[in-house]
Formats: sequence, C-alpha cells, structure tokens
Amino acid sequence: MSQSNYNYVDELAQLNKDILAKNPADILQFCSNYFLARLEDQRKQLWNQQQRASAAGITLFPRHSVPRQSNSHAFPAFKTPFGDNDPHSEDPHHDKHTEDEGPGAPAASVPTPGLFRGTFGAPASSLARSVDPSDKSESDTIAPLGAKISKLPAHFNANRRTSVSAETLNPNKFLGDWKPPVRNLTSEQLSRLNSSVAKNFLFGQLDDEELNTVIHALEEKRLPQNTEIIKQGDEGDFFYVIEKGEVDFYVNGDKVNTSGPGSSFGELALMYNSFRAATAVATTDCVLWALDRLTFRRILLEGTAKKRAMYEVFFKDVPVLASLSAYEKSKLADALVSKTFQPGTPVVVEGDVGENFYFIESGTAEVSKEGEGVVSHLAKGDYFGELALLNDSPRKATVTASSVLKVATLGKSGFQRLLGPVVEVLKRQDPTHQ
Ligand SMILES: Nc1ncnc2c1ncn2[C@@H]1O[C@@H]2COP(=O)(O)O[C@H]2[C@H]1O
Ligand SMILES: Nc1ncnc2c1ncn2[C@@H]1O[C@@H]2COP(=O)(O)O[C@H]2[C@H]1O
Repeated sequence: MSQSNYNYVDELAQLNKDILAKNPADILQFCSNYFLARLEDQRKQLWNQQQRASAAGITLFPRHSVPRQSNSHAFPAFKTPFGDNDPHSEDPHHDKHTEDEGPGAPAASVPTPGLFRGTFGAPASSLARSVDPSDKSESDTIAPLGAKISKLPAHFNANRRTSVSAETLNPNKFLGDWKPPVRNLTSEQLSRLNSSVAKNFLFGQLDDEELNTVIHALEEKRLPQNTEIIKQGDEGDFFYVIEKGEVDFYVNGDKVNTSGPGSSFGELALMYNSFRAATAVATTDCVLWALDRLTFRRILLEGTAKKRAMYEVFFKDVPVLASLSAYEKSKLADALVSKTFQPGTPVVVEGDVGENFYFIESGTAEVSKEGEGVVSHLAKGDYFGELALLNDSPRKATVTASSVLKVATLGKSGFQRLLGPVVEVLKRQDPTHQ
C-alpha cells in the first residue's frame, strides 16, 4: 500500500473513531468540520516547518514561502472551498493574492491574514470541537461599550471553546418538542409591535399563526447609546428588529453598515450556525425586539434561506446590482416579492402614482408612452419603475407584459433603504435622458 493510500485509510479510521465516540446528529456537518480542522492543522504544520526552514536560510516552497509582512508568525490566509456562497465568507482579504504569492501566501497589504475559515466563516478547529446540537447556551450577551471598537482579528474566536451546533438548514430536525417562549406582553407593547416591528420584511413570509408565535416570543430591549449589542466572533443567540434608534455594524473594526427602525440584524449566525459576522453597536438610544435563536430557526429560517438562495441566483443576471455586497444582496432578497402577470396586462400605467420598483425575473415586457407607442422592450434582468420613486413623480410610461411576466417587486421604503449604492447607477441610466 502506498504512503498516500495509507494516510487516507488512516484518516478515515480516525474519523470513524471520532464519529463513534461523539455520535453526531448531523453526520455530514461533522465530517466537513473534521476535515476542515485536519486541513487547518496540516497547513499550520507546513507553515511552521517553512518558518523554521526559512530562519535557517532554506526555501522549502519557493512560490509560497516568504511572507511579505512584518508579522511573520501569522498563519497564512487559507480559503475554504465551502464558504463562498455565505455572506460570512465574504472576505476581501482572501482574494488579494498575486500569481507569485500563491494561494497560501498572505496579501501584502493586509495587516493580519485570517486564520483558516471553516465552513461558514468560523475557524474550522472551533467548529469541529463541538458538533452536538444539544450543546448550546442562549444567554443574553448585550454588554455596554466602554471604549471605541477595537480591530478584531479575523481569527477572533479561534481558540475559544464554542458551542456552535451542527444543525443544518433544516430547522425541524433538531428541535424535538420545542415550545416557543411566550412573553407577557402588555397591550401597549403589542400595539407597538403590530404597527412597527411586525412589518419587517422577514415576517412578510409568515402566516397569521406563525406571525403570532413570533410576536409573542419577542422580548423588548431598551439599550442606551454605545451599547455593544453583538460582538463579532461570538456565538449567535438572538435575532433583533429595531423599533427605534440606529445601529452601526463593524467588521474587523471598520464600519460597514448602519440600520434604522424597521430593519433587522443578527440573522446570519443563527441561519448558518456560525460566529457573528459583525459587531453591532447602538449609535443612539435604541428600542429593540429580540427573538431567541430556536424560535428564529424554527419559524423564520427555512423561508429566509430559500428566498435568499433563490434571488442570489437571479441577481447574477441583474447587471445593475453588481455593486451590492453579498450581504446587501441578502437583505434585498428578504424584501422582494415575486408576482406574475399574464400577457397584455399592464404592470405600471403612465400618469399613475408609483409605489413599487420591479426587476424582471422571466418573460418580457413592452414600454409604451402616450402619443409615441412602444418605446422599448424589457427582458430578464432588466428593471423598471425606478423613475417615479427616484423623482417622486407620476409614472413616465406604461409597462405591459408581452409574455407571461414574472417580476420581483420592491416597495418604496425598501427601494430607498436597500438599493442605496445602486441609486446613482439608476439615475445615470435614466431612459428619458437617452
Ligand atoms: N456587512 C455586513 N456583513 C455581515 N453582517 C452584517 C453586515 N452589516 C450588518 N450585518 C449584521 O450584523 C450581524 C452580526 O451578527 P450576525 O452575523 O448574526 O448577523 C449580522 C448581520 O445581520
Ligand atoms: N423611454 C422611457 N421613458 C420613460 N420610462 C421608461 C422608458 N423606458 C423605460 N421606462 C421605464 O418605464 C417606467 C414607468 O414607470 P416609472 O416612470 O416609474 O419608470 C419608468 C422606467 O423604468
């Protein structure tokens, strides 16, 4: 038996032993975590050998060897093949290698390269240590923020004992006889919830019974300005909806986002069983509503994940959205609603007040104007209805389905809130100026 065959059999034998010892509920996740952890160990060993050799003036791997930065003790960035579709894995540092540096080398401009990233951005070693779904803590982690946000290293939680579980995106498999918490909400709280928080896009997918369950499971949190609500690298415990106030988000110390009333956050770690992807800080006094992890997973997970995955595919065909980050696209997906129109049906009518914006998912449409007839044709990936929302003006044309037309629509508030970086592009592409 060759050496490589021997290692392979050995590896499987060890994996088998671990499986028997730990009896994981989610076998595929366990195997994935196991191999990622092994890969991380192996890369570390190689790196250490390389460091020792280069200290002795020996170049072991000519294309990968010399780290360009002063922090040469840092283990080089290594990108897992599994994390690409998850917003957690979006790490601009990872793709900055040049040909010469090779895939294992740290990017020259990056201060500290990320440690090996696990399946969904979590360090593989931490993931592999705990795969038992019953091993969870649900404590409230809100802590006051004393000083300014520190730069968090990409491997923030690398050596911490974690209790991230290995549930899959199937929310029902692990929850047994789960019962949602029922808070004793006052009628004043309920009326506030119904008039604000219940309108969050993520709740739009729920039927009345599910919405009722979620609302009664929500817990009110009044937080003073500067409270650190979520810390990057921590485990996910709650999902939050903002009733009042503003929250800023930081990734590795850099501000990446701001959210206000009606927005939600903290869903990623709960959806992907991964570590918090960002730090969230109350920039004003805030009133938030927190939903516990299990209720989130049981009621909101499946629909949200499906919708995000579905629109993620479609967004690849929408050039105007190219400037949005993966996270911005996920939030956009939460807000979109698909509608179908039969051939000959007008979707927007010239002169009407505009309330919605549209992307064409499939089919075709004609744009016509009073006195001019058909002025253009639209197809998959095109959009329309932006002019009325951008300029607060009546519809400038009529758009009619010319075959069975499927559109993804976005209301006015979502348009303003979620298409921020795209608005300038929409203005530049104004069809009435062409
Ligand atoms: N650019 C961003 N990248 C990742 N998370 C973000 C970003 N902006 C806001 N967030 C939110 O910050 C939250 C931190 O916790 P989660 O990873 O659970 O979910 C994250 C998102 O809801
Ligand atoms: N030549 C055009 N003039 C006006 N609207 C157009 C034209 N071509 C496409 N459209 C789209 O038709 C939409 C009609 O509603 P809006 O005015 O909101 O936004 C308009 C544009 O998105």
